[in-house]
Amino acid sequence: MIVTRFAPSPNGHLHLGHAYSSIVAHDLARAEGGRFLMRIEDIDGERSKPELADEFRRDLEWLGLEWEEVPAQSTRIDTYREAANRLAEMELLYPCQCSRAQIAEQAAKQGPEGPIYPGTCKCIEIDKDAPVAWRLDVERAAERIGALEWEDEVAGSQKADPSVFGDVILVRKALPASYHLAATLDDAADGITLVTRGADLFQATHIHRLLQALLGLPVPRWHHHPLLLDETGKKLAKRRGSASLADLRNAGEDGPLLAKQLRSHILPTGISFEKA
Ligand SMILES: Nc1ncnc2c1ncn2[C@@H]1O[C@H](COP(=O)(O)OP(=O)(O)OP(=O)(O)O)[C@@H](O)[C@H]1O
Ligand SMILES: N[C@@H](CCC(=O)O)C(=O)O
Ligand SMILES: [Zn+2]
Repeated sequence: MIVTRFAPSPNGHLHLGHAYSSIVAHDLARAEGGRFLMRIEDIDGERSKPELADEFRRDLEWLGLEWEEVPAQSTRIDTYREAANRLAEMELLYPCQCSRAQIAEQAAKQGPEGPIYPGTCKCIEIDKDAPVAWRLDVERAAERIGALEWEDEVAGSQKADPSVFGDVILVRKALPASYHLAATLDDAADGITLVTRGADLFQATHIHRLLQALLGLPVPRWHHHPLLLDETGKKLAKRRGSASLADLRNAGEDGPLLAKQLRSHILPTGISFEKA
């Protein structure tokens, strides 16, 4: 049975891009008589606002979606720790204390989300009194596992290229996991068979596929859908204050009608789909 999910972070209001994302995931599951889940990704306590989770539920309800909610990330901390410990025992993690500024200075290459960490800390003694992040030694991990592939319903078969982001952080300085580790573990625990999300997370899948192999997790399929852009051609984003679903809802707009339009790719003036 197909199981999909919508996994929003409660760090800002949902916008039309999220409406589209949740509808795509919902419909892909429903078309096959499958399950559609929502998982609140609130691992970043500092940036998360618990009251937004309730707002997200009202938004999805307003759109006319039905879902099953699985436990939020903040309740799964032990699983993340356990997996990080296993990777550490496999000698695949190393500590890093660099600041963003130091990384930008050291980096010679740019990745999809900014400078690629050049591995400076691999052989450095750490300062026991300062916070430490743990990075995956991607080259060593990939060597141990060998070639991997993954299947995207939209883009087709992909050869995994886990080095795209360099040695990614799996355990953050103040948090038990990074997005990559938490989301990969959660998708496995939730029995997700079709990871449905925006194309902004396409490259992340290379890492997730490697983590699945390292941790012996089941391998789902992926569906990366196109992003919605604003009038300036930038991705609609919570942090840029894109018009929120909550505002539309509170203004008495018709949720099911909006959902129907998004399904037919009819967008409000100024909003467009990113070209593949
Ligand atoms: N502009 C967009 N168009 C389509 N899907 C989007 C857009 N923005 C986010 N999504 C998707 O919504 C889902 C939940 O994302 P999440 O709440 O973590 O947002 P995010 O990407 O951090 O959002 P933002 O960039 O708006 O802060 C992800 O699958 C993401 O790809
Ligand atoms: N909450 C995740 C999205 C999770 C996913 O769909 O993999 C984010 O910050 O982008
Ligand atoms: Zn470092």
